[in-house]
Amino acid sequence: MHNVVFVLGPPGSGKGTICSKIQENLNYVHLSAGDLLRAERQREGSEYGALIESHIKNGSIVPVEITCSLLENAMNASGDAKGFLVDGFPRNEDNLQGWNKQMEGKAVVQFVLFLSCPVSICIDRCLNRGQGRTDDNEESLKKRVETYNHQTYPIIEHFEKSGLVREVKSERSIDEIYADVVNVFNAANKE
Ligand SMILES: Nc1ncnc2c1ncn2[C@@H]1O[C@H](COP(=O)(O)OP(=O)(O)O)[C@@H](O)[C@H]1O
Ligand SMILES: Nc1ccn([C@H]2C[C@H](O)[C@@H](COP(=O)(O)OP(=O)(O)O)O2)c(=O)n1
Ligand SMILES: [Mg+2]
Repeated sequence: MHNVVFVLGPPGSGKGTICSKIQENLNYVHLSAGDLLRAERQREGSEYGALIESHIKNGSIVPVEITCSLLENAMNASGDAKGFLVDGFPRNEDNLQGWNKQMEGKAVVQFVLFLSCPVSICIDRCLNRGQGRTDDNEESLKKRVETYNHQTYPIIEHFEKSGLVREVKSERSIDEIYADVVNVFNAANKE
């Protein structure tokens, strides 16, 4: 059974940055849904390259069958760890339903780490990210934020109802955020 922590928050809230630090220090394996989709987009012979690129540019969400299979394959290919940081998933109702269907009996969700951050700051961070992403421009970001507000935030509220959400404010220095994040993980692993 895979132990999973979902990591959610607006684009640019620092999900990838904080997950790298957790992976370095706490024996969790970081799996970014966005990174897996970008790798699949580049993979020679992939039948999904064009579809993935069109969703990424439009800030819409790739069908869950693709994303969830990439996540499951990555989990199965990984060695032993305390758990997996599933970064940027589930981002909409389709993601959530597909995960529940595909991963039932194979994974348990430990909690949801929610990095909350004002959208204006998130947008600035993305525009300055410097990774050459095709979606870090004003036009795509507008759509990504819309998708976050209308599709992803309701998923966070859904988990909130089950008491699974651990919110950490990410409009702060990385060290301050990470200190709170470590406390969240320590508390969860004591339960
Ligand atoms: N706490 C922070 N303060 C300032 N900049 C940050 C902070 N966390 C991340 N960043 C920067 O903001 C950008 C987006 O961070 P990233 O981790 O890629 O976010 P996400 O995965 O949520 O989109 C990156 O350039 C990163 O270096
Ligand atoms: N579960 C997911 C995650 C990402 N995607 C697509 C659509 C998203 O706008 C892009 C980029 O996601 P990514 O998590 O890398 O973006 P941020 O780290 O939040 O800036 O990938 C998806 O379709 N489904
Ligand atoms: Mg990211």
